[in-house]
Amino acid sequence: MATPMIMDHPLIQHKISLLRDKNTGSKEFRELVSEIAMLMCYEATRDLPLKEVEIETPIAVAKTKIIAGSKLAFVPILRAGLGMVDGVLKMVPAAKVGHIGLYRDPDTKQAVEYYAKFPVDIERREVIVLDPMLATGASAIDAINQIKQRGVTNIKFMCIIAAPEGLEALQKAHPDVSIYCASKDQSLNEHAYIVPGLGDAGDRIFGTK
Ligand SMILES: O=P(O)(O)OC[C@H]1O[C@H](OP(=O)(O)OP(=O)(O)O)[C@H](O)[C@@H]1O
Ligand SMILES: O=c1cc[nH]c(=O)[nH]1
Ligand SMILES: [Mg+2]
Repeated sequence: MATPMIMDHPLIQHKISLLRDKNTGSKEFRELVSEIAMLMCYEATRDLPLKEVEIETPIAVAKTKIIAGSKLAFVPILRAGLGMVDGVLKMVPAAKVGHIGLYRDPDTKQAVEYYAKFPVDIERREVIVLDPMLATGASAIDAINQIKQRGVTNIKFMCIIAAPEGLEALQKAHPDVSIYCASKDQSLNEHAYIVPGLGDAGDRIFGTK
């Protein structure tokens, strides 16, 4: 079971502080989520395999490297995960994008699925699941179950803020999945919201509250 990688780069930490501020409006919130996702993607793709190729420069033939092997797919968990898609696609524009729609039942805290659409060749791709928030872990665990059912074996999970409870549950349910997060917060409150967190990421991205 891999230890979650906490990405505490100063630029990311600074942007998360702005995200947490309850006075940050939707426009700025969306921009920050996208920028943080872009910075995190840089780190989460550090181990992509490379292969050597020859490229003709205007001066000579260069032995140089390009990304090899299985290609990437990003799978945002709707709605809030959508906010991370722009940023990661800026880093890997050729990646395919699947979608999984889940919402948390406010009473049971279980994830309820309402949509799923994946690239046809998803089983041949490395998949990075995107969701800004990992609270109880139910949504991430369910999304990864769905993706594994399609035959995917190489999965990473990327979130901005995680609760210790969610990290533990996700590691236990999917010990093979590498977790990248930018902040491990204190705990969950009685409504299973992350403390101190940033509130409801989906509502803040889309201005629905
Ligand atoms: O770890 P969990 O306890 O499952 O909680 C985290 C989930 O809750 C939020 O989604 P929400 O249900 O609010 O849906 P939304 O993105 O449509 O707002 C968040 O974006 C995660 O998907
Ligand atoms: O703190 C939380 C928990 C779940 N979903 C959110 O958007 N925020
Ligand atoms: Mg929400």
